[in-house]
Amino acid sequence: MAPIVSELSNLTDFVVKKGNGVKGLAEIGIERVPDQYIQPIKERMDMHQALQMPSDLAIPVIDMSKWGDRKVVDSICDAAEKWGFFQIINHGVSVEVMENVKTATVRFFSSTAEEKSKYTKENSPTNHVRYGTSFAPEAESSLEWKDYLSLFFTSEEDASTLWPPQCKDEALEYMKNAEPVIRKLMEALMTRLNVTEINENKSSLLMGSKRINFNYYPKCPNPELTIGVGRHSDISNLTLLLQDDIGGLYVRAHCTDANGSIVQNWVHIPPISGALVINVGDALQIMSNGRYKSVEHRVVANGSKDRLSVPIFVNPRPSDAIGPLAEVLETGERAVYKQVLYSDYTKHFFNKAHDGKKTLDFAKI
Ligand SMILES: CC(C)(COP(=O)(O)OP(=O)(O)OC[C@H]1O[C@@H](n2cnc3c(N)ncnc32)[C@H](O)[C@@H]1OP(=O)(O)O)[C@@H](O)C(=O)NCCC(=O)NCCSC(=O)/C=C/c1ccc(O)c(O)c1
Ligand SMILES: O=C(O)CCC(=O)C(=O)O
Ligand SMILES: [Fe+2]
Repeated sequence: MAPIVSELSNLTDFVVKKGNGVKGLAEIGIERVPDQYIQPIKERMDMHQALQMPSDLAIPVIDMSKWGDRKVVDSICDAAEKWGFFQIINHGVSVEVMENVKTATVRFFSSTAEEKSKYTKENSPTNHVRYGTSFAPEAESSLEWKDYLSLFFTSEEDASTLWPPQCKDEALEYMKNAEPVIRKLMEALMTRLNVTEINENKSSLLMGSKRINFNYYPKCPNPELTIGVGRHSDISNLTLLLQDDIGGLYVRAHCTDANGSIVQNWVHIPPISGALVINVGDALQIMSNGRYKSVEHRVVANGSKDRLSVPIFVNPRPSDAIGPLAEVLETGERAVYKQVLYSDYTKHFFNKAHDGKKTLDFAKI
C-alpha cells in the first residue's frame, strides 16, 4: 500500500531515488505540496499579471503548407528574431503520429515506480536514457512539479535496444517524421545568416544530435505555490515541442506600456490542435551572434489536470565547437560569443538549477 505523506520520512528518497516521481506523490492524494516544492515568490507565476497582457501580443502561427513561398521563410526568420518562439501548422507530421507519441508518454508514466526506476541516473544501463523528476534535484533549492524521461538519439539500433519499450517505437516514428520539418526550418533560418548551403559540417553543427524528452506534469494541489518548469532557455539550436490541450507554457516578451516604457511580461502559448511549438535555443543564438533569440520560458503547474509535452531538442554534436558562424561575421559584425565545446556548454547547463538566461554567460566574450 502507498504510504501517506506524514509517513514519508524522506521525501527525496520516495520521489527521486525510489522513482515514484511527483506523479507518485500526487497519487497519494496529498492536500498540500510539500515544502520542498514551494518556490520563492519571485519564481511563481503571477497569473493576474499574465492576464493583463495586450491581446495583440500573441506569438506567430505560421502555416507551412505554402512552403516555397518567400513569405513563409521570411515569417520564420522574423519570428526567430523578434520572439524566439512561434507555432507551425500544416507542417507534415500527421496527427496520428503525434497522438501516438502522447499515448506512449501516458503509457510510460503509468508504469510502476519499479519499472520507471530502471532508468534513473543510478540504475539506467546508459546515460543516453534517463528518467527523473524536477530538473537537477541535487542542485535545486526548490523542486519543480515535473517528471521526465530523456532519450538521447544515437542510432535506431541503439534506440531499439536501450529505449524503454513503453514508448520507443512511437518516439522513433515521431522523430523520423519530424526530420523533414527540422531541415526546412533550418534551411529557412540559414537564409538570413548568409548561409547558402547546409554542407556536412553545417549539418553537424545545426542538427548533429537530437534528444527527445517526455515531460509529465501531474495535477497539483497548490499550483500557485510551485512551478512545472522554472524560467530557462533551451540549450539546443531549435526545439520542436508537442504539447497537449491543457496549456500552461509561458514565454518572456517585451511590450510598451501606456507611458511608452518597455515592460516585460509572460505570454501564454495557447495549445492549437495539430500544431508544433518551435523555439530557438542558446546554441543558435550563439551561432547567429545574437540575431536569433533564445527566449526564457516556464511552465505553470495545473490544479485540475495532468499535462504532458514532448520536446525534440535539435543540437550540435557534443564534440562540436560552437561560436558565431563565419558567414555571420563576414559583414564585419563584432563577435559577441566565443567558441565553446558544446558538451562543456551542456554540462554547465545540467549541473545547476534553472536560472533564466544565465547559461549564455558561459559563452559570452
Ligand atoms: C552525450 C551526453 C548524452 C552524455 O554526456 P557524457 O559526457 O557522455 O556523460 P555524462 O556526463 O555521464 O552524462 C550524464 C550527464 O547527463 C546530463 N544530464 C543531467 N541532467 C539531465 C537531464 N535532465 N536530461 C538529460 N541529461 C541530463 C548531465 O550532463 C549528466 O551529468 P551528471 O548529472 O551525471 O553529472 C550529453 O550529456 C551531451 O553532451 N549531450 C549534448 C547534446 C545534448 O543532449 N544537449 C542537450 C540538449 S537538451 C536542451 O536543450 C534542453 C533540455 C532541457 C530543458 C529544460 C528542462 O527542464 C529539461 O529537463 C531539459
Ligand atoms: O512543457 C512545456 O511546454 C515546455 C517544457 C520545456 O520548456 C522544456 O522541456 O525545455
Ligand atoms: Fe524549455
